[in-house]
Amino acid sequence: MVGRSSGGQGRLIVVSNRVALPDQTATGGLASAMRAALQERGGLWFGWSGKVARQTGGEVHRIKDGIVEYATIDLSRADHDDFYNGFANRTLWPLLHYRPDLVDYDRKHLAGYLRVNNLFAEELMSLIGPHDLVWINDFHLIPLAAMLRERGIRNRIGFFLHTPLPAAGLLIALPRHRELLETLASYDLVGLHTPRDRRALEEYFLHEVGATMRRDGRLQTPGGRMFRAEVFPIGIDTREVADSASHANEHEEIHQLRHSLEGRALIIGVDRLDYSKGLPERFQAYARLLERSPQLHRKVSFLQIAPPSRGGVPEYRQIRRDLERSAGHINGMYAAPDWVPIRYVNNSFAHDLLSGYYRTARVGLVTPLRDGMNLVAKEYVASQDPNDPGVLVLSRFAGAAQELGNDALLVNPADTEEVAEALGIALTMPLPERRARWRRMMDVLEKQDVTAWRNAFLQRLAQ
Ligand SMILES: O=P(O)(O)OC[C@H]1O[C@H](O[C@H]2O[C@H](CO)[C@@H](O)[C@H](O)[C@H]2O)[C@H](O)[C@@H](O)[C@@H]1O
Ligand SMILES: O=c1ccn([C@@H]2O[C@H](COP(=O)(O)OP(=O)(O)O)[C@@H](O)[C@H]2O)c(=O)[nH]1
Repeated sequence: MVGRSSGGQGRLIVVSNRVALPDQTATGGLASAMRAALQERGGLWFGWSGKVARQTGGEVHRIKDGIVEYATIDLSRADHDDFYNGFANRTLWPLLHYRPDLVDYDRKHLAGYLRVNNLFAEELMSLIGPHDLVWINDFHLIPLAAMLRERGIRNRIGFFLHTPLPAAGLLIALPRHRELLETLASYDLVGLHTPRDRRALEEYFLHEVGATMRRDGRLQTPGGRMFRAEVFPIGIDTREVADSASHANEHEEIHQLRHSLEGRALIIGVDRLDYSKGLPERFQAYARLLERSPQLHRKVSFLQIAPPSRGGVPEYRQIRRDLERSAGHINGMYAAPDWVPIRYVNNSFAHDLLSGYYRTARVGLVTPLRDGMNLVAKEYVASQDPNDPGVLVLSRFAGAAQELGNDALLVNPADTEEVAEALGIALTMPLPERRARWRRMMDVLEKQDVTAWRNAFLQRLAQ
């Protein structure tokens, strides 16, 4: 049996829909962070294999890589459509990102979501030893602890929500919201990125579920379940990112990028191609910068890396078409025979290359409309050359803005005029100011790195 602890100190079992297997690029913040956490402490990572097969479950694929063990299962086409493309990415994701207009109400998708969570519970049960700590991640798996409890699992189980959590007034737009969200009480600890997210959870439980707040800070439901909701802002492996960026010169690709710039200042954006990332608005803001600053023509270049994401969901295919049109339009308007204003790239890159790209850029442009945390903002800062750091332009609606605050240039991503203005300021910021801002942000990132995040969550869970 995989993962049974031999007694005494149990091991860490991480569960998430997305698993980054040893040979894969971890595109997406959850997979990046979990990989870093497991590589430090070891344990078992259970989740979806990333493959669509004839049936869900069946064989559990097992791989061992050093101290990390992977156990993954396939999803059938129907389950993948209803659970991942359906309820997770067309119902929960838009609602959690403040887009009720995009929420899909198909009950077939909800049934698929519950079916796959049941299946995860069934497979996972036999992997959990008596002393193991179980850490379930994200909105794909909200009811999983309740389903494990129904099967007699008494271990301590934690949940971390990697997305924002909107206020109760919006959460009630979720189909059968109470049935689903109340299952969060089956966890011992629920972690969120920001105080705003925690307040939203408390408000929902107090006003919609009829829970009470106990003096020890735990929420108690009318049924008697008690759990704790706390803030743990996720970090990156700051030292590793900084170290990798300082070796950027070793990569031919970094030389090629630098050479191609011919002395122009680089603005960089790196995002999954997701409507929550504010990419059309970002392109418009850059166009506005070019419109109002003719002196920047041929002096600046904007590289947007945007690996396609969730292509089975119509809204994601639409945003891809919109961006192709927008990039083409802006380039058509401003390009010269020897200058392309936007370099729009639909590939994904490994972390060591990304850190070199970040270091090359004078400005990191991170403008999601809503984002749980946004690790790219942190990676951009950690990758900078301390002697000549770049400037981060950051959406005030990313969780990262809570920690990096005014040392980034905070903007409203929907206000293209404000973003264009911030870009102008960033491109001309004097070196002493760039250094001072960077140092303060780096202090935060060094203190609150992924290890501190993981330790804080697990220590609290184990208490
Ligand atoms: O697994 P995918 O459907 O390909 O999507 C990738 C991940 O996107 C989301 O990431 C979130 O987690 C990050 C780390 O906490 C956070 O910085 C970011 O703001 C979030 O968007 C999603 O929540 C994950 O489940 C996905 O794996
Ligand atoms: O080509 C790419 C694009 C992104 N990422 C990584 O994907 C993660 C994105 O996380 P973030 O929290 O910014 O957003 P998410 O995609 O999880 O919503 C970061 O660690 C990026 O370095 C990557 O490895 N290669």
